[in-house]
Amino acid sequence: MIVGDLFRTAVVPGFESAPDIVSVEEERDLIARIDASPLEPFKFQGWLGKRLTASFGMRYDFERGRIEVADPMPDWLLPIRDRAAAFAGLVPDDIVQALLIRYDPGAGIGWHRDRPIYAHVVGISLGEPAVLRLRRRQGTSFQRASAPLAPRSIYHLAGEVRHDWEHSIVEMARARWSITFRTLVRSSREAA
Ligand SMILES: O=C(O)CCC(=O)C(=O)O
Ligand SMILES: [Fe+2]
Repeated sequence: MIVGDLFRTAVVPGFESAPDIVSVEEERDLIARIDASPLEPFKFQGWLGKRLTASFGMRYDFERGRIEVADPMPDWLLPIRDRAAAFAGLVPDDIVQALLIRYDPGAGIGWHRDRPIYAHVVGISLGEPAVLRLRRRQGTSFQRASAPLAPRSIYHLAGEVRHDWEHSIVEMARARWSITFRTLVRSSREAA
């Protein structure tokens, strides 16, 4: 059985992370780039989330429940995408989406699994340290684990942790930024 809590790094199959995928200077630059991007409050069923997002490549419209073509990734993101692909063992061109998020103080993200049209999920954390909470239903309760998301670190969700587990991030007292890269599952890739 997997035991996890705030003080222990998750050991859920399919989860991998690594520190210092970007330098302190790059982090500062990326945060400024994200802040200068066309961020909008996350919308879901008429509800405005506290986190601000911008999607490139493709975007998932949660209100319409469908994937749409978005503006191409800006040039400044491409080297970061390539680094994320190398970390996760992916082909850079298979990364069809970059999602920029700014979590202002008091913002987090509730329990969810990413949309099933996506395959691999690779995230870079900037700013305030956070904890990625993980849970999986087991009978009437949940099996739980957690992983620290240090600033400038990268994580990859694939396989079991991606498909069987939900994840969430607790509201933070200070701002955090993230860049999430995603590939599409084969059937969606053929349809696109
Ligand atoms: O901010 C993060 O690192 C996670 C974002 C996330 O889980 C999502 O957008 O699906
Ligand atoms: Fe997610």
